[in-house]
Amino acid sequence: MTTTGARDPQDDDFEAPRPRLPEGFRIEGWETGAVIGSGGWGTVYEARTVADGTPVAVKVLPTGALGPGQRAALGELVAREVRFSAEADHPHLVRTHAVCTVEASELPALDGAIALVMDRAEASLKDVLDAAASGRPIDGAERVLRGVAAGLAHMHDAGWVHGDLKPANVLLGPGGQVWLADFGLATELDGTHAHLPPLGTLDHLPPEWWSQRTGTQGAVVRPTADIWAFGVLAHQVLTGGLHPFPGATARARSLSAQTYARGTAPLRLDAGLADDMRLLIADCLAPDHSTRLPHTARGIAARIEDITGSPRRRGRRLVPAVAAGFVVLTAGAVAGVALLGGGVGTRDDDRDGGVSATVTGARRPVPGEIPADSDVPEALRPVIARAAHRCTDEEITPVLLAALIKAESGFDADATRPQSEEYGIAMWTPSVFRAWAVDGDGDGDKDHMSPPDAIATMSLYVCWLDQRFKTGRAAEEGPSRAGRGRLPHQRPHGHRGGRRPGSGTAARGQGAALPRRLRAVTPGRTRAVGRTHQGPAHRSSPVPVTAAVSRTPGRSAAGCPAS
Ligand SMILES: Nc1ncnc2c1ncn2[C@@H]1O[C@H](COP(=O)(O)OP(=O)(O)OP(=O)(O)O)[C@@H](O)[C@H]1O
Repeated sequence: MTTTGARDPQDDDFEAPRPRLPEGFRIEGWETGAVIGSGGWGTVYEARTVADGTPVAVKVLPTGALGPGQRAALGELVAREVRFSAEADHPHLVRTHAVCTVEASELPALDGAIALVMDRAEASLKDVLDAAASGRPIDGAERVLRGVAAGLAHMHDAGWVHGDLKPANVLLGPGGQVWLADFGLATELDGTHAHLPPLGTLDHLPPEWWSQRTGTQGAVVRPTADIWAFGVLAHQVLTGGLHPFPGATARARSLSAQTYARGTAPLRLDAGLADDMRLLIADCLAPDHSTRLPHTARGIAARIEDITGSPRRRGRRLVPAVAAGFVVLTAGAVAGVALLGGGVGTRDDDRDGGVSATVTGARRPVPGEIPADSDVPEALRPVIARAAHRCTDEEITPVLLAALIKAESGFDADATRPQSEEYGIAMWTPSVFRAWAVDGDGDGDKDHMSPPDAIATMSLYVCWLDQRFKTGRAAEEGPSRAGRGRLPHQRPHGHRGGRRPGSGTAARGQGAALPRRLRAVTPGRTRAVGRTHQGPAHRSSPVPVTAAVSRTPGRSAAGCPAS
């Protein structure tokens, strides 16, 4: 699995302190300011043009601590970036104005570093997704997708592959501009494909990447790899950051994508996506290179223009409040509707306990969604719906979650059962909650007394239970093991920290009014599903550099001496 050398953000917990340029440091005609952020290769600074104060960003790639091989590899990446910047000029590609060499004898770690002077963005798409409410499109989602698709189409038309398309490499300018950035991995097509060094980021790599051999020239990369990455990114943009494949880590999501590509699991996109965007994303996520081939970046860009510009769609939200036709009401959900005191009324065709999802009348509730006349408090409805839609499994519906919450606390956010250590609207036992916790309201805190956090966490948990049930493990283990289908707080304890439960012994608490299908399920080893924000920005191993830098021809606002 690791033969490609692709980077897993989860692997990058440790970060050595990086040398920093002081504020006011002069690099040719620019003066650096505060640090914006760091990536695997270097650090990006705010900066301004001394002559007129124009804001720019300077990416500084230190070379000092690198061995000769590393220097050579970084040199190659910088050369690619420079060559690409020189040749490609497009409103949706970030401009590199100059490439300089840092002269700082008083800062040996940075002396000789390479500095790329670029247009300055206000944020990256990753920043926006990290701050977004999950389950709904980010502000300006359509504009962002149009810009990314147009930039990619321009690159492909010009015979380049980006090779590392991901939210961190989409920059958002001060006037709403959308720029593709980070062309270190961009490479020129030689006929139908090109070779890249074996890097890239797991979350946006196509499944075929894993079955490719990495030869001396690096891995083969084709435009269809960018199309796959665009499909993942579009799903994230339209759902506030949700990855289309389940898994709590980039590695797990990548395995899910491979399972799908092998044909052993269906593609389950977020239920809230509008149909035309859903189709487009499904096309981008066609399982292999050849089935993706018909979907060119130019074609995708045209489709997005059409979708986002068509009068039929104008004024319509990208994520409708309900997702008619995609949610199959399960037996558990039917029980949930009954528990909620709302009308069921949607059952046009009962088969084997399942219900077809035909919704015809305006007054009919959509299967799986909370009926208008139920007793679920208004304020909680969107919270519950968002939480349920985080689960890629169709059985986990808002109505099911609402029924569970009603059974647990009667929707009382302050509910407590101290004798069994159960608290809040979902009656979590705090120690168990910590092992599963999801930040449902995006406030940076995971609090079992916060209804959005407690409900989002509950969704993750029942999603996991559901998947486990479907794999048959639940049936194998049966009710004899501890837990017996109880809600999270009642599962075995004994786990601490970030590890998911699975090894505890004593079960606590009272059985809740769970749908029968959940009652016999016992947790075991974790397969976490749901929230799929990318992990922390990856910090790959120290990277290569050779100072083979040249001035960017044609585009320099001001030149730097070639080194
Ligand atoms: N031109 C720019 N203007 C403003 N911010 C930028 C600019 N270029 C990069 N950044 C920000 O600086 C930070 C570091 O960027 P950098 O490109 O070094 O790393 P990365 O893309 O996060 O990771 P890697 O390069 O390892 O793939 C990121 O937060 C990125 O959004």
